[in-house]
Amino acid sequence: MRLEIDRIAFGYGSRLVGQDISFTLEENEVLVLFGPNGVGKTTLFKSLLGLVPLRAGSIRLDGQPIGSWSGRERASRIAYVPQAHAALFPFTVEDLVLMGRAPHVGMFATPGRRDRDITAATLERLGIGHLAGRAYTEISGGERQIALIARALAQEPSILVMDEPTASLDYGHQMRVLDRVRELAGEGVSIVLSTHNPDHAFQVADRVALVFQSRLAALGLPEAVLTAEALKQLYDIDVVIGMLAGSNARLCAPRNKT
Ligand SMILES: Nc1ncnc2c1ncn2[C@@H]1O[C@H](COP(=O)(O)OP(=O)(O)OP(=O)(O)O)[C@@H](O)[C@H]1O
Repeated sequence: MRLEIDRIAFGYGSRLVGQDISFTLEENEVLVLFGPNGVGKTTLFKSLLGLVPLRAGSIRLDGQPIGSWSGRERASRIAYVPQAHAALFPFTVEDLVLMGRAPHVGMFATPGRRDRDITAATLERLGIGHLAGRAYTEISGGERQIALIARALAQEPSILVMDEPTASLDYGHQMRVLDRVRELAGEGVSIVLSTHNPDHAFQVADRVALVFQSRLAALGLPEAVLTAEALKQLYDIDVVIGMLAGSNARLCAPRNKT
């Protein structure tokens, strides 16, 4: 499924956070948003999801204006992984993930065997099967983040929007989530995610969009966009970017001061 973003602007109150932003999220693609704290990545995601109104421009889902899709149709196609948040209700992790099945369950029906099987398989695949019976209010921040990712995956979306999905995860879970992102793209899901880690962008991105000063400053292949010059401009830090010997992994490291 394609998501076409055409010259959108968005913000809060009198403040414009993003403007003149255009890109198309293609089928099977992983697009990574990269940019400094507070630049507007979360707000851009919320505007894609209709949670923050557009000030200008348009969004089309498979060629149709997104507003012409019903809420239920949209929910069955687009899943959102927000940044981990404080838990309010003591649902079990299993019930939280089962909620991801809601768009696929009839209005007055209860989740069936298939919904429970998908939930269990998703928890296992992300390595948190052991948390199924635990209360969401009583697990760690990183565990909550993986549970939110599991909820979105159980939704079986065509488009997956992930706000810093690896931010609070340990190294093992970071790699498991990034691997799953690549697998999902291979299965036909279109994914847009944000990260502050250039290595993660190199690992999963088909393309990288640099968000800077309210606009898309660059959009293209990771190696063309995430350069030492670009990171110097964004953060005023000196880095070196190179290939790890004997692999095709591109990595970023701080340049030693001499
Ligand atoms: N609900 C809100 N009301 C008013 N301003 C907001 C609101 N949420 C965020 N902002 C402001 O909008 C700007 C963009 O915030 P946003 O959370 O989109 O940035 P971000 O790029 O996702 O940041 P980070 O990388 O730190 O998560 C910031 O200046 C922020 O202070």
